[in-house]
Amino acid sequence: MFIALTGTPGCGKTSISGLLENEFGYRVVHLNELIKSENLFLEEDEQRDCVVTDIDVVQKRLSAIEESEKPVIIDSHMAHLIADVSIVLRTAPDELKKRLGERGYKPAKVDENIEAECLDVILVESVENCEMVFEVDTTGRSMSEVAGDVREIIEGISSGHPPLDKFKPGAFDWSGEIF
Ligand SMILES: Nc1ncnc2c1ncn2[C@@H]1O[C@H](COP(=O)(O)OP(=O)(O)O)[C@@H](O)[C@H]1O
Repeated sequence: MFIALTGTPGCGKTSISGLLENEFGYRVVHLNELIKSENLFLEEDEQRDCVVTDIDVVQKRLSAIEESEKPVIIDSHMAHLIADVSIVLRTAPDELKKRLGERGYKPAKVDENIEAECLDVILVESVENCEMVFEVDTTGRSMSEVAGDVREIIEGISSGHPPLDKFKPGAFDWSGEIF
């Protein structure tokens, strides 16, 4: 079973999936690394500082990864286009802006990502593509707290009792913070 750990850049996908992988032994595919190391992209978009990917090619590559009942976490902002289950990490605009600034993103790229977070872009795509969608807040929380929530969701799904109420999508409304 593929489980997407997705969200706007800077929300913590790589940090949280790394923690789950290294401390708790979960199987994780860091999709962006895989795409780059195996040249699974169509072209590099220098202006937007990213790669353009063919989702069908990526999907085919992932189908080659042995699937079993044991969940495989896919760490990527497009993981929800591939997986059946989506866990969307959410971060309030002010904190996300700070994280992306610290990462050295240019102001236009920061603004583009803040707008996407405020408009729930990844959440909406997840609801359109996935059978089950959960949201987890990372704002003002420690990485271990967030990882604990993600584990609760994954273990719940694995045992047939997903925590449907606690992480129900639609809890965040930052639409008023779009500049
Ligand atoms: N509660 C939290 N959960 C996840 N990341 C956090 C949290 N608090 C602060 N951070 C920081 O936010 C940044 C997230 O970066 P990263 O994991 O690369 O995000 P992404 O993979 O979504 O682009 C890291 O610098 C991390 O230390």
